[in-house]
Amino acid sequence: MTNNVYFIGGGQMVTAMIRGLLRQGMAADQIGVTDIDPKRLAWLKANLGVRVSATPDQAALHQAEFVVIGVRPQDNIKQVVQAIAKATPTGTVLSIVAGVSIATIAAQLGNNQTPIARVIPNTMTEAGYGTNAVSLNATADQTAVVKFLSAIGKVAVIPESQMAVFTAFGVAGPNYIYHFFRAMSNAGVLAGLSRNQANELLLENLKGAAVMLTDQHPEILLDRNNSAGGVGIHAANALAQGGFDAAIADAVLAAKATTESLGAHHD
Ligand SMILES: NC(=O)C1=CN([C@@H]2O[C@H](COP(=O)(O)OP(=O)(O)OC[C@H]3O[C@@H](n4cnc5c(N)ncnc54)[C@H](OP(=O)(O)O)[C@@H]3O)[C@@H](O)[C@H]2O)C=CC1
Ligand SMILES: O=C(O)[C@@H]1CCC=N1
Repeated sequence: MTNNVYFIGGGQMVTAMIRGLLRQGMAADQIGVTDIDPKRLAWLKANLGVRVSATPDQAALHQAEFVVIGVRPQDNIKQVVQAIAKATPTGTVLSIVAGVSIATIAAQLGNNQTPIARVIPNTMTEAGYGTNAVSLNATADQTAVVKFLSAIGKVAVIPESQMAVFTAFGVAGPNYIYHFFRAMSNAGVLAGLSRNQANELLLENLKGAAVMLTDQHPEILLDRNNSAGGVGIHAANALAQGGFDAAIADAVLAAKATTESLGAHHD
């Protein structure tokens, strides 16, 4: 288990990561957090018992095994990285900021020796599913980083060139399913089911579909479910006319383009 972690930015994603570390048995006093929102810090201290400070704690930054940049792409990343550089970190700098490249962080740190890991964490890991993707610079220790990230779920080490598609397809991935769930639930209510009936049927089908799709191709499953001239094939035709496939593809491509653009202004 990691000895000491320091988070800059204590929002939703960092909170999920801290919960994962605590679940794995890390002591709360081994975790430090700074955030510009005092209310957020008070909440973190009261609910998770971690160490908090209103400004970056230089000594903690210096000695942390992992310094995690957990602010948003729109925040002042340069200022955050410069605060880290000032503390001459001895551990790995781990960024979860969507779209911001390892090269950008290295340039702002002002050296190429500090180990850097760029991570895109997945909130699905809270449920025991979902993959967190990570790319590393040349000096980062892959085994140590993967071990640290294993506390929050499954880990895939990927080339940085795949980070945008992992973000758009994998990490934003649960969103498409939530949108589908909501649309399908409303369709059931529109067609005459109660909300509870619709959601129960939907959840049961979603779980079953996940099992079926684990080892069977969707085209085979669809063929089996669509009788000639029957119910399913008419529904499929309506979905095609509504642009279902194209809407999904456009959503993933929009998310990928956004990931790339979010980090661009920091380069
Ligand atoms: N939520 C998600 O599902 C995922 C998020 N991410 C990434 O995680 C990062 C955080 O996202 P999320 O947790 O949703 O965002 P949040 O807005 O919940 O958290 C960001 C926190 O950082 C604080 N902050 C801003 N600037 C600074 C600063 N200079 N120093 C210290 N704290 C600061 C913010 O305070 P204030 O609000 O007062 O500005 C806020 O509390 C993002 O970069 C995002 O791309 C990655 C994968 C998934
Ligand atoms: O929506 C977002 O910006 C974050 C990053 C990827 C998924 N959630």
